[in-house]
Amino acid sequence: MTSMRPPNKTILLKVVILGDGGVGKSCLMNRFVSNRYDENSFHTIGVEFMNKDLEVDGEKYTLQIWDTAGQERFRALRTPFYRGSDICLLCFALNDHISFRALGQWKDEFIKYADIKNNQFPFIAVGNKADIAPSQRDTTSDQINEWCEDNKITNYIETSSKTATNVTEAFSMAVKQWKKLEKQTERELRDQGDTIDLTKGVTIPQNRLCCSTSFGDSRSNSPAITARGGNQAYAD
Ligand SMILES: Nc1nc2c(ncn2[C@@H]2O[C@H](COP(=O)(O)OP(=O)(O)OP(=O)(O)O)[C@@H](O)[C@H]2O)c(=O)[nH]1
Repeated sequence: MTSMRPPNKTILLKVVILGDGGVGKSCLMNRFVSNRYDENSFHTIGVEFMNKDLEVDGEKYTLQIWDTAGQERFRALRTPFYRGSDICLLCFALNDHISFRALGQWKDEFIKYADIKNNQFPFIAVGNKADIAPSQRDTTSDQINEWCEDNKITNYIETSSKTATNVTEAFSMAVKQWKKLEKQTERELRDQGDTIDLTKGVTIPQNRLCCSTSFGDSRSNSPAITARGGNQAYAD
């Protein structure tokens, strides 16, 4: 299938990482973006984001990764940032069964505040802290498979930020799933004869223009968010 996207463009994807406090979301982001691991990582307050370039199947992406606070008391600070997401990583820790049981609530919270259609969104389930001893695992493969099946989640990966295992793979997997669903949507639009060719210029009538604030301006003053990324998005 021919892509409608202009060639050689870097695709910007917003990735949100959700899960209970302490499952390792910040460590996952830091390992992926900076290849660093902090054994004494502090609880996140609100949200933080970092950018990271990644190439998947010959296509260039800039992932804008949003690490959210898992503690319940920060709910109101994190949920406004779900909108506009392209991918959601639902994380739990393999030695914390309560965090596994909470995955459904995280998914529901995301669907509610991101305002997306459940069956068309790239959710990835991530079991973190895969480096722990087998005796410390308190969630079985059967339980994980069953939950993923019930929730129509086709992608599950076990990661360890501590040992840097499967961290890049988790994000690559997410991008592949996003791409798969995007192709599906393009196909459906084409079948409906409702296709917009992004390689062609679009003229917006003057009366359709409205005021907008750039992303950095509108959000970086919020005490709840810290921008730590510096990579460019949408490079030519
Ligand atoms: N063994 C092991 N421990 C990990 C791993 N990742 C994180 N941890 C530990 O878990 C702690 C919590 O990790 P964080 O990344 O801060 O957890 P979080 O999910 O961001 O927590 P909140 O910010 O409260 O939502 C870290 O301080 C590490 O000690 C991992 O892959 N393996």
